[in-house]
Parts: sequence; C-alpha cells; structure tokens
Amino acid sequence: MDTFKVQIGRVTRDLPIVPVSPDVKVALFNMLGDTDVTEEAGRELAQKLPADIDVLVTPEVKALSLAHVISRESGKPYIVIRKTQKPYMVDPVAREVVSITTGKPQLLVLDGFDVQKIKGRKVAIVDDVVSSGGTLHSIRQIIEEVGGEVAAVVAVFTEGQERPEVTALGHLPLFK
Ligand SMILES: O=P(O)(O)OC[C@H]1O[C@H](OP(=O)(O)OP(=O)(O)O)[C@H](O)[C@@H]1O
Repeated sequence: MDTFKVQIGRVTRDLPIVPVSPDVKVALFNMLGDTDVTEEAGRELAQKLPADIDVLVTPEVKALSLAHVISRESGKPYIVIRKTQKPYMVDPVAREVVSITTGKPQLLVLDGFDVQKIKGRKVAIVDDVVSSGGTLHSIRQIIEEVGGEVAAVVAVFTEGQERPEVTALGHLPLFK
C-alpha cells in the first residue's frame, strides 16, 4: 500500500493512502489510539492557542483525545459536538454535514446543556483534519447560532486546499 510520511512534533508516521470516493484518495490520519501522536499534537497546538480563548469545541470522534490534551495543556475546558442525538439532551442544536472521509450525511449535535458554556465566549474549534471544510462550517454555524464567537480554529492537518484561517501543524495533499 502507498503511504505518505508526516512529522508531528518529534514523531513520524507513514499514513496509508486510501480511497474515500471513486476519484479521490486521502492519506488517512487517524490519531485514535495513537498516544504519542495525540500527546505531541496536543502539546504543540496548545502552545499556538490564542490566550484569550475561553472554551474549546470539538466534534466526536477522531479529534476527541486531541481536545483532551489541548485542554489539559492550556487549562481551557472543552465541549464535544456529538454525531447522534441522545434522549438525555435538552434542546439540542443540530446541523447535517458531509465530511470527506465519511461521504454521507452525519449529524452534528450540541447538547443544550452546553449552550451557556459557549454563549458570549471566545471559542476555538479543534479538529484533527480540516479537508472539505464541511465539518468546520457546520460547527461554526452551531457556535454562532448559540451566541459564541469563533476566535480560532486549530487542527493537526489541513488537507487539499490551503486554509489560512486554520492554525495547523501540517498540510496533507489529496491523491488521485
Ligand atoms: O473537512 P471535512 O471534509 O468535513 O473533513 C474533516 C472531518 O472528517 C473527519 O471526521 P469523520 O467524518 O471521519 O468522522 P469521525 O471522526 O467520527 O470518524 C475528521 O475527523 C474531521 O472531523
């Protein structure tokens, strides 16, 4: 299998190049279960976080452990946007999204319990990869709908097009 080498802090990984649609392949970055990459990326991104951020917001699931490390390193709390609506949620705020790696609609859901932690606050969105930007766009809409201000976006990698609004540790090309 073809691979693409990346460096994250002091560690390197050979990412497998896999198809996500008939025309597009990606260098698959999945940090779930990779403690060293998660720790390195989390520490580096925490250092790049603007000081005036109040709260981190991250979508489940692949960026969840990253948000935990950034939270621990920065002292900022984090909120998880879920991908299914749960019966215990109160007045959830939801958007549909199609990400490059999933390729079919997914739900992004903010539990109403978390609205007050975002309203009037400066928010940093945390994700592992920003590719098509669909996930980022929908999370931004949810945050703004509940009165938060997106003051930063941090990700381990941008992918495909350049995204100056995203603070990232590296960039991944798309493959044919
Ligand atoms: O910029 P986009 O094209 O929206 O793609 C980026 C998003 O896609 C991936 O999540 P994925 O859909 O694979 O979900 P998962 O983390 O729950 O596996 C990734 O973790 C980002 O959240």
